[in-house]
Amino acid sequence: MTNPLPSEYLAIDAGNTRIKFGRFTFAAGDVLPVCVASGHVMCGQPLPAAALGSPVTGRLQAVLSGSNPPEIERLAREWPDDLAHLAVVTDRTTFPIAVDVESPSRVGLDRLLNAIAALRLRQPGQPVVIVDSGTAVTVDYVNRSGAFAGGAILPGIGMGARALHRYTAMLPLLAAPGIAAAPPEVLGRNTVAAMSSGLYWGHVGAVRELANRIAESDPGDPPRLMLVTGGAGAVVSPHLERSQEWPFLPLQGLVLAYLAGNGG
Ligand SMILES: Nc1ncnc2c1ncn2[C@@H]1O[C@H](COP(=O)(O)OP(=O)(O)OP(=O)(O)O)[C@@H](O)[C@H]1O
Ligand SMILES: CC(C)(CO)[C@@H](O)C(=O)NCCC(=O)O
Ligand SMILES: [K+]
Repeated sequence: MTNPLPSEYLAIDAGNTRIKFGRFTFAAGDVLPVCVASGHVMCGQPLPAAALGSPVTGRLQAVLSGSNPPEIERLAREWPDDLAHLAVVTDRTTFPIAVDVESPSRVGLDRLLNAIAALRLRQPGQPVVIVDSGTAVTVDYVNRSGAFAGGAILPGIGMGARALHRYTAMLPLLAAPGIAAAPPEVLGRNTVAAMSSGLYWGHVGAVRELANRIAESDPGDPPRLMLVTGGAGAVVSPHLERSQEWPFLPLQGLVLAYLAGNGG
């Protein structure tokens, strides 16, 4: 008799600013793994014991991936061996998705994990635009045949805020969560308000332009599905027509990628 698959997963996504994690169940009939708890720490920080699946109940499998190789290496090295078994999911050759770009091995794992999850949300033959608004922002395309087909990479809101401060003499440093707390007035009547307007609406506009151009580059039916994720996903999603926000998309894709590489 073969071992049953784990009943629960602890998925960990090491990004460029934060490490995001969540506990997931995934039962027959679920479209995607279902998040039952989630959290994050800044890069360089230890994961809290509770996040590591302590106490372990049932069969818990930990899975680790992301776009930050040194952080993945550190987390794997620091992993306590008395807890859930950890699988580092970085072997893209077993990922359940075709990758149709010049150098498939160079695509960020976070982009592929999003695309793997997107395949479960689309209708057959439906193309998908995926917006991931984090440290960097990606606007990616899963084509009608279900391949990751490339996309666009641009600076995130926080990076834009830091760049405005760093490369000018007079502009202050604004914090990204503050900028994104509420849609700012488009006409900023002081420096901070003008920077907030530019960072916020510039981000929304850039993402909308890219998403529209990507969709127009491959016209046809059925119309594209638009999925939004990432730390600033909640900022852009309300401004993008017919978009859906999936805050745990890369973590859900990570569980699927693990299962595909382990007979699931
Ligand atoms: N509450 C928030 N409101 C708005 N923007 C936010 C918020 N939190 C984070 N951000 C933006 O998202 C960025 C970090 O997002 P996120 O945590 O998804 O990325 P990450 O983990 O660093 O990176 P990666 O994209 O590599 O996974 C910040 O730099 C900022 O631009
Ligand atoms: C673009 C980011 C930073 C987005 O997190 C990440 O996916 C990455 O470092 N990618 C490597 C380059 C590429 O995807 O083509
Ligand atoms: K990301």
